[in-house]
Amino acid sequence: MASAITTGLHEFSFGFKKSRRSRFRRGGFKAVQWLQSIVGKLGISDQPSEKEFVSCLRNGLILCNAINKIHPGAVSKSFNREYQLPQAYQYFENVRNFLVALEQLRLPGFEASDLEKDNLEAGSVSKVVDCILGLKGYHECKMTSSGYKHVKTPTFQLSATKVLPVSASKASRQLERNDCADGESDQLKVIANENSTVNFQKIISRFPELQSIFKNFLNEGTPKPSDVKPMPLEELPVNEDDKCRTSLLHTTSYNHKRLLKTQENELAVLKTLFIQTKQDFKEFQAHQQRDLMELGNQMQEMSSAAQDITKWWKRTERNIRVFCRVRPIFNSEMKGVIDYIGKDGSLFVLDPSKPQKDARKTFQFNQVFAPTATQDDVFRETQPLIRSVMDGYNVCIFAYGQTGSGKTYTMSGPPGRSATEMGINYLALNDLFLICDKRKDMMTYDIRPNDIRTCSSEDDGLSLPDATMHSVNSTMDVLRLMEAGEVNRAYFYGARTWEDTSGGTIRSCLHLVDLAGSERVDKSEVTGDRLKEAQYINKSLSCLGDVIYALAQKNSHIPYRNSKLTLLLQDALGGQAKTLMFAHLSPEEDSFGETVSTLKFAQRVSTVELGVARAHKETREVMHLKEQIEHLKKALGSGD
Ligand SMILES: Nc1ncnc2c1ncn2[C@@H]1O[C@H](COP(=O)(O)OP(=O)(O)OP(=O)(O)O)[C@@H](O)[C@H]1O
Repeated sequence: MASAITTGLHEFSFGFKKSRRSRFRRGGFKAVQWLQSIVGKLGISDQPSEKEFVSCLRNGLILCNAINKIHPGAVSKSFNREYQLPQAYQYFENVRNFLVALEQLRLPGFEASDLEKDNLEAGSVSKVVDCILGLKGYHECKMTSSGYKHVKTPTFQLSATKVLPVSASKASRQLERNDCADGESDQLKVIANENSTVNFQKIISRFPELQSIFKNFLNEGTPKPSDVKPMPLEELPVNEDDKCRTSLLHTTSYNHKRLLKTQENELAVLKTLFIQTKQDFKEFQAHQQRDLMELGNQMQEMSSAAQDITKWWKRTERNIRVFCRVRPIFNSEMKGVIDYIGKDGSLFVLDPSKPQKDARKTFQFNQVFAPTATQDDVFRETQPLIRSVMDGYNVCIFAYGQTGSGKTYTMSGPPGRSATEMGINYLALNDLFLICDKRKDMMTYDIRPNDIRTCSSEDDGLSLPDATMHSVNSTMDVLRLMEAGEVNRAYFYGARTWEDTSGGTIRSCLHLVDLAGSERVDKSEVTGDRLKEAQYINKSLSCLGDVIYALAQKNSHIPYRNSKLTLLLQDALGGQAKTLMFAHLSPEEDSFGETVSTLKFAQRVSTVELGVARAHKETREVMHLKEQIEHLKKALGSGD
């Protein structure tokens, strides 16, 4: 690599030297020839080497001699031939005098050091050659211009000294370098031979760059000699090539100007755009910051709302949910006791026996439905709970309240009900059948309602003499069974769902309970069997109250076995079921006592904490093990 670079440098240096020598041959020989014609033999060959050429000029004598020949007195000082001064100093003095004279004649010069041999390699000899050729041009111009001789301090002399030597030498070298076959170098000679300023200007006109120099010079304000009137440059004849060159230059210049203008315009547009974009960006940033702030606030609000909901949900998840429903007043002359119903589940009632300021009693439930609430409004709030049956949760919904408060209306609907008056029983079962239908490709459901009505006598254990079990396929089947059950004073529906999913089962129950009126027996005014039944129901509800109380107190013993009702509801109340109680109110003032009693009971129910609801799912393995245990039990029993 290194050797390759060295070779490359060597070749470059060699090439450089070669071109320098050939350049010297073209100009240097001419300079030698001219100097010999002025000062006589130089003591070197006609075609010397650069070294020989510089050596013969180093003492400055030849140069001073030559300049004095063409411009007498240019170097005023007599050359010191006496060698009184050290030789090197004399040489330097001569060269310096020559260079000063050149400067006075406004001819191009060189540095004294350019004549030292050490600087030859740096190409210093070319400056010396240029200088001599300039002097030659000046001499030739002086000799050929007749008018020139008589002009002492003329512009033209100045112009000639300033322009001609530079341009002519440049031109001559350029022409020589180009080895012009078309005789352009001869044209240069014309400058010297034709003794004409006009001809010189013609030559000048061939080089556009010289024209501008010449023009600049003329514009410097130096007075023109009256006898020399240079022809305006524009009028000088030019050949076709030059025309093309000039026109090309003009076109290029024009295009550049146009491009520059366009770019300037584009730059201005870009600047405006940049400022606009910057402004837009700032606005966007500010806007975004505002949005972010807003979003942050909203997020905070949402997060605290979510926390509240979670707290509420956790609380209600664990507690029995209580919904309250107030039926309309049928007797318009009767006063109502309901003072206020809040969307948050708050309810205020007024005691008609007390003065206004002491009359108000307040209660809080999960939800309170006003007399204007429709069956659909009630169902929509209940639906999510009902649907959890399909996921394996046991769900119990029971309606509580005094006679005529609307329990049956909520659970079943009014007698002869229209489609919009259907109660929760119908709507819930209808919803479950719809889900079954949707999932029929994935699961098989078996829904079996138990139509249970309470027996009129107290029984031990859990025997339900009037209970029957039917398999149903549609809502209508269930409704028919319900109609049959409605003849009974109190009834209990259990909808059991079985689900088959890849061998596993989900088993859950939906209890829909329409309890008997909660009012005291003495107020129900029934006799005979109905009285017995009422007493029994009353006892059942009383047992329910005891159970609820024990649960609310977190007692270790819960008296479920005190009634069939509480025994049946054991799972729903103390187990892992989801339970909802509908507390029904008759709003008339003569029912105020029962209303407060119902509200107090409902309030207590709402404080009962249930166990965490669990879905009843059994895998195929668990089912298999259970079957085996049952089998073993039987086998052991038969073995006795
Ligand atoms: N929200 C309601 N909107 C319109 N009418 C209602 C509403 N609630 C109840 N009713 C009507 O009030 C009357 C009594 O209602 P319902 O029979 O449902 O009471 P109940 O509590 O079931 O009584 P019982 O304990 O005797 O069975 C019925 O005529 C019923 O249609």
